[in-house]
Amino acid sequence: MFTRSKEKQSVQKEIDPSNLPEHIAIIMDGNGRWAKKRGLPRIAGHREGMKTIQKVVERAVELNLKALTLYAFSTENWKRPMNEVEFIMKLPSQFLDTYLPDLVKNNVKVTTIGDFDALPKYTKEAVSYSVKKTENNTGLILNFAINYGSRKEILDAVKQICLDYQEGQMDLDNLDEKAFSNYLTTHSLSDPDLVIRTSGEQRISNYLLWQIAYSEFYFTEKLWPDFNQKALDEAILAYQDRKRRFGGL
Ligand SMILES: CC(C)Oc1ccc(CN(CCC(N)=O)C(=O)c2cnn(Cc3ccccc3)c2-c2ccc3sccc3c2)cc1
Repeated sequence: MFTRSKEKQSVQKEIDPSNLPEHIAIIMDGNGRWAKKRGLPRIAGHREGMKTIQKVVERAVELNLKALTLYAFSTENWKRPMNEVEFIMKLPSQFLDTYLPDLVKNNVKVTTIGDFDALPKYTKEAVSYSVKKTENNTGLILNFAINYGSRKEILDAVKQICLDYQEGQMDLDNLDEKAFSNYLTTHSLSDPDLVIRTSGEQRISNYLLWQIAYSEFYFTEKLWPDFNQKALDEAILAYQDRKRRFGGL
């Protein structure tokens, strides 16, 4: 019977910098459940969830990832009680007041996809200010899905293609997958290499349907407020193991 040496048991597998997922898309789920488990109001879960966003962004910058797309999923996105929606709509300006200086310092570019106009005026102002302030940055692209729905995104692309075709701007022979992708709101991003969803749900929930055609999926039971830099590293290590094991082109 052999005994594994102490250091072997504690060795932490290292992330291989040469095989990083360039673009990670995260469905941040579990704030409400996290609060409920602790007998706290749901907004306490969202407040904790904000700290997780900051930790994950910091780690993405450290790892020099190209893009991080964040999607706050919850079934009752707009069917929430009024006070919760109001609280949520105040989060972006608080988040940006707190972290925008760091984001600017770290050369992060803030972008959004989805129906931005549906947000209250003060939220829209905070978001457009941060997008404007970071538009020339060349580091991590921090992309927020705001009131985003993938089927609507694809339908809007089809409608635009029909309009372009009607006006003779579009030659259908040139309409290949690349050309189609340019009509999507994610046109400036490469497809996500890794999709992470927290809180144990294994659904895509109408998120980046076209873009995730070849993505790896990583589902974790962890609730979003319990997710952290170590959990992100574990997801990346799992991605790298799969890439190594299945190799391929
Ligand atoms: C540029 C960026 C800073 O501004 C925005 C970013 C997002 C939105 C979109 N938004 C609100 C409206 C909607 N339902 O789409 C959500 O996605 C949504 C729904 N719950 N939570 C709480 C939550 C907090 C933390 C984790 C998950 C959910 C959020 C949420 C998501 C991420 C972040 S980051 C700063 C605030 C915030 C709020 C609007 C503006």
